[in-house]
Amino acid sequence: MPDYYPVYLNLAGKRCVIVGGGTIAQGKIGGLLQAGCHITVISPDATPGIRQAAQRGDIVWLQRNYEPGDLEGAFIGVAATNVWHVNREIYEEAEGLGVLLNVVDDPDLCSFIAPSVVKREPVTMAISTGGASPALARKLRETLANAEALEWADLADVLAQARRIIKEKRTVIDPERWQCCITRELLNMVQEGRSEEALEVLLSQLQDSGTPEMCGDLAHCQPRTCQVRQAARDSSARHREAVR
Ligand SMILES: C[C@@]1(CC(=O)O)C2=NC(=C\c3[nH]c(c(CCC(=O)O)c3CC(=O)O)Cc3[nH]c(c(CC(=O)O)c3CCC(=O)O)/C=C3\N/C(=C\2)[C@@H](CCC(=O)O)[C@]3(C)CC(=O)O)/[C@H]1CCC(=O)O
Ligand SMILES: NC(=O)c1ccc[n+]([C@@H]2O[C@H](COP(=O)([O-])OP(=O)(O)OC[C@H]3O[C@@H](n4cnc5c(N)ncnc54)[C@H](O)[C@@H]3O)[C@@H](O)[C@H]2O)c1
Repeated sequence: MPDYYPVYLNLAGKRCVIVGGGTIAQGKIGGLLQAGCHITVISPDATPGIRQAAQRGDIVWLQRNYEPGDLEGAFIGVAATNVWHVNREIYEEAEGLGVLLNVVDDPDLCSFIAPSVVKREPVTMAISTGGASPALARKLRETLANAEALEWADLADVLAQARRIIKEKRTVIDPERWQCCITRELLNMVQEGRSEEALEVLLSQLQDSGTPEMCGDLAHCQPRTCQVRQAARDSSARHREAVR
């Protein structure tokens, strides 16, 4: 199995060709549309879902068999026919044109494979077993979707605001300091709707090396012996105990 390199692709405005109009093709459309692709489906028949998407104008459906040249101008493609030699032809065209291609039935012919995705806006977690077991990827997705750790995603907006403000000031914050400041208390504030207060607390803790409960010497922050981190760990443990 190849050693896949995980990436997040910006597909906004890019052309995507999906060959085949079955349930597997339909399953690929949602995520690609959400990413802003211009999708053309090429297939002599199509599921009701694909037909409806075409009627709404979300995608273009060309009701015919695949022909060489169909990938021309595409950035990304999916070969989702149930005919091996057709998927193989599409693969050869994609290789020649340098188009990224997912062949749903054949990992060896894929230049990319699709992960299982867990979302808690604006955070997404992509899970892959490298093709070993898609069923396991789904199991992990379903487990992680209910995992407490995913709640940290709720801090993303406040952290993004703090980051912007700090960038504007052209200040550099030690990466360890960021970790110290991402605490359960901060998360509680945000989840209780006190985001403005959370931003204030965060900015002061990030920037004020004199804050008594924070490490004084940023340059020598020791993650393993850090009291602030230990306090955050204790607080998380207490929280877990409380919700049990
Ligand atoms: C993540 C997900 C996204 C998506 O499909 O977009 C996805 N498969 C999903 C589900 C799923 N697919 C299959 C089952 C039945 C159980 C099982 O086989 O385990 C289930 C489980 C279910 O449906 O519950 C059958 C299957 N899949 C592949 C083959 C061919 C082969 O392995 O040779 C066969 C046999 C076909 C046959 O027998 O005819 C191949 C691939 N499937 C991948 C992705 C890529 C590797 C992902 C990775 O593990 O890293 C890869 C390599 C290429 C690709 O398609 O991108 C989606 C998760 C949905 C979710 O999160 O709920
Ligand atoms: N990757 C996965 O997760 C996964 C899971 C299950 C199945 N599969 C495989 O994916 C393939 C597709 O599955 P499905 O359930 O969507 O199959 P399906 O039979 O419902 O659909 C196949 C589609 O391909 C079209 N097609 C056939 N020949 C074509 C051609 N020459 N040009 C254009 N379109 C053509 C058919 O008209 C049909 O719309 C199957 O081979 C299946 O074994 C993959």
